[in-house]
Amino acid sequence: EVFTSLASMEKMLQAESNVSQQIREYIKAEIERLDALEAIAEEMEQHSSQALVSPEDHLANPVNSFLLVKRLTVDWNKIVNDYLVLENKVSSGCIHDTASVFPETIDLQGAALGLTRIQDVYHLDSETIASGSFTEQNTTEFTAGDCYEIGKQVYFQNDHYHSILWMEEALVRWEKESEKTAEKNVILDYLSFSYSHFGSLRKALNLTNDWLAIEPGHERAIANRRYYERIIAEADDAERQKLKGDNGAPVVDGKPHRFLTDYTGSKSYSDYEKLCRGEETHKRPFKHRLVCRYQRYHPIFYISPLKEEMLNFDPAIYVYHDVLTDSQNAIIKEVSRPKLHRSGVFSKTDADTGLSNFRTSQTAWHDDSTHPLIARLSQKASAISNLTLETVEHLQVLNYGIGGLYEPHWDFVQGEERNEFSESDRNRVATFICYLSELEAGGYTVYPTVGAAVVPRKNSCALWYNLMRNGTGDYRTYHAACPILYGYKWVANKWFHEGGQEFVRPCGLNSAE
Ligand SMILES: O=C(O)CCC(=O)C(=O)O
Ligand SMILES: [Fe+2]
Repeated sequence: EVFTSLASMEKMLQAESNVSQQIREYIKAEIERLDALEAIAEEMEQHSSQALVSPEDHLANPVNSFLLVKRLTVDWNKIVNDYLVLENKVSSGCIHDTASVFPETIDLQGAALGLTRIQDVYHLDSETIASGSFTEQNTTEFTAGDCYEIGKQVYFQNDHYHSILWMEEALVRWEKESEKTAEKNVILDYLSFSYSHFGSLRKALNLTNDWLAIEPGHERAIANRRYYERIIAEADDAERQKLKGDNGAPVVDGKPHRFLTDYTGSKSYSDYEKLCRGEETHKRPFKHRLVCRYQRYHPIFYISPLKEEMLNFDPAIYVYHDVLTDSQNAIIKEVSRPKLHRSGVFSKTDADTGLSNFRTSQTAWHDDSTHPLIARLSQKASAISNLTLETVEHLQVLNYGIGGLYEPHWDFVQGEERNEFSESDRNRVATFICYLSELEAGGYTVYPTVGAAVVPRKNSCALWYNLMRNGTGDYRTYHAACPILYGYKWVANKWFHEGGQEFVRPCGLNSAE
């Protein structure tokens, strides 16, 4: 007990003073925490109020879209950990659950992947994207931390080539930053490993030495340095041996290069990429005969003729302009927004997720009862194509994401996929695809086998036949949606089937028709 001695109560006085001091320190730390949180809230308010003036304009820029995903994943997690979790502010309900609307790690990975696709297809280096100089509208730049995050995301997808491109850019930006947004030693860690992956060991060694200059005692860095030095010394020895006549030298100075598979390295894939950039891939001797003309072959075109543009003769590909009205366009998008979910493909899906990077968009389906204007579009598609609507599919609306694309494919089904469609509907005889938006750049529909490209124009629709007249697939209709470079891309597909077209599209006299 203490009350029996005043001398021992002196300690209590001291303790009281200590406690008050601790309370003061706690308040100080708490005020600092709240000030920091206030600054974060202010920054978020400023960002969202600017972006919300026109979300479409804001998100049309892939730099902004990526940053939004990053803000709500990596940055938000950091805010939660640094300022909220310890104080139990999230679970105590001060901040409501964000999980249902916020993106997840897979979204961040997908966003980074989208940027690397834009980079590859449109031949843009990281600097051009990071500085936003690929577009005149741009007001946003990536920080070193943003570039680092992209490099890290693709690194974990084993993509060392793009990781190098982005980590290098992160380093350049880091050097210029007065307020650092990343840690140089961490960048060097990733970068050196990615270089070593390509056998660029001297480069990896130099970077590891830079890293050790910052963190001299780092054990893994020391071990890596030893390893690189040993391999380089062995290779040098082998090189000397070779000079004496032995030719078994290992390569130690490989160059980073984009990884190409048989598929992505093929001529047809490279033609797809060229067409996306607006380059020519084929000599098209009859191109000058492709015409635009007014068509009046159906009563609905008597007063307002159909504006037809021929894009290719054989296989025939047409583009029709001003098919949709602005009100139809707006309705289709409006009814689609709440229904959108990730698009699938018949094959090539990732076994784990059931989804693919082959087609990165979201889909909504509508039957004609959704809205009278949607029914009217079906009628018009039928009038234009002269095909019956008996076995036509519902309207499929697509909205693409960051660098969103649909790699080369056929719309008709083959082999086992044939079970997708019923005996009476049979295969997809024709594709009628309408463009609901115009893009600033990218997002063409291209045909790598014939060397043609449709530049999306709002309210225009393209039409082609996927099958020969005898019902076999026309492999020349191989086509793809190029990655979006800048803009929003909405399209609506109407697929006509064989069933019911026997009299309107009868067999031809030979199999080449
Ligand atoms: O969006 C495009 O340009 C083409 C889409 C496409 O080919 C498809 O959905 O099958
Ligand atoms: Fe398609």
